[in-house]
Amino acid sequence: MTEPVLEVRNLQLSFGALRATDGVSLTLCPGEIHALIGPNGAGKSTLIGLIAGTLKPDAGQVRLAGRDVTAADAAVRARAGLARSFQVSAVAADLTVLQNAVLAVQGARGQSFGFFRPALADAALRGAAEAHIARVGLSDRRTIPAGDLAHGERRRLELAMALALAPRAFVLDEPMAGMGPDGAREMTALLDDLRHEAPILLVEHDMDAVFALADRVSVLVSGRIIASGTVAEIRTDPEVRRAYLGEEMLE
Ligand SMILES: Nc1ncnc2c1ncn2[C@@H]1O[C@H](COP(=O)(O)OP(=O)(O)OP(=O)(O)O)[C@@H](O)[C@H]1O
Repeated sequence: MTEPVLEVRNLQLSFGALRATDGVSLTLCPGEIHALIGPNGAGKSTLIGLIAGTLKPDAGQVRLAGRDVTAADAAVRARAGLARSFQVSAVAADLTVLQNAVLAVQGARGQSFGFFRPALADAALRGAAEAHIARVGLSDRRTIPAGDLAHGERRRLELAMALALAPRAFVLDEPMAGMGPDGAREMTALLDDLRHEAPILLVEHDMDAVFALADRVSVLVSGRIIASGTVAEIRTDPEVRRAYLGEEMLE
């Protein structure tokens, strides 16, 4: 079997008496989209925080590219290639799309944010930034201040900035949230392309997107994964039907 890029083993975290993450294990393998679904309060955000390093587990392990990163903070995990969007956005509204992308490339290379003009003039930085912008379909918006972008365009800029990290794994928190049908279709197509850059752990409530994209789906309920399998397996799993998915979603 292919070596997982991201692996969590028996993660546990309690808030007081509440077991928000109750022995979760999962893997993310090269090229795949692994969707994590579950009702409100199931523990999806908590699990993402544990994976990204903003929360520390009571027990268990997080491994990235074969390395145990459980003790590493979020910045170290990001530098190791864990690209997390979209809850905390680093987009600067006053700067253009290209300037934001240049800063992301510069930051990923460990260079100072302080010298913006020379950075924009640096052909290598600018070339890399332009390539990331093109990858997400924003080339014709490169001179627009990020604050003037439509919601879906901003999400795509965030992905372009994540690409600057040369990510090993994407962890995406509800990329379809707030999108209309056209935006969701565009984002679905983009994620289907980006999986070849790095595999995607996708937390998403939009079942059309999940069923279109996911190679595997894991269902989280009350901090535990109650089922994990292909879309077809999950759609027909009686426990999943009972615990989460309405019958109408599965027809
Ligand atoms: N810092 C905290 N302190 C106490 N309880 C918390 C904390 N963070 C989350 N919880 C609780 O842990 C449980 C899991 O919450 P979490 O936000 O991870 O769920 P979720 O699946 O992301 O929900 P949603 O889909 O609504 O975002 C909930 O019962 C929540 O109230």
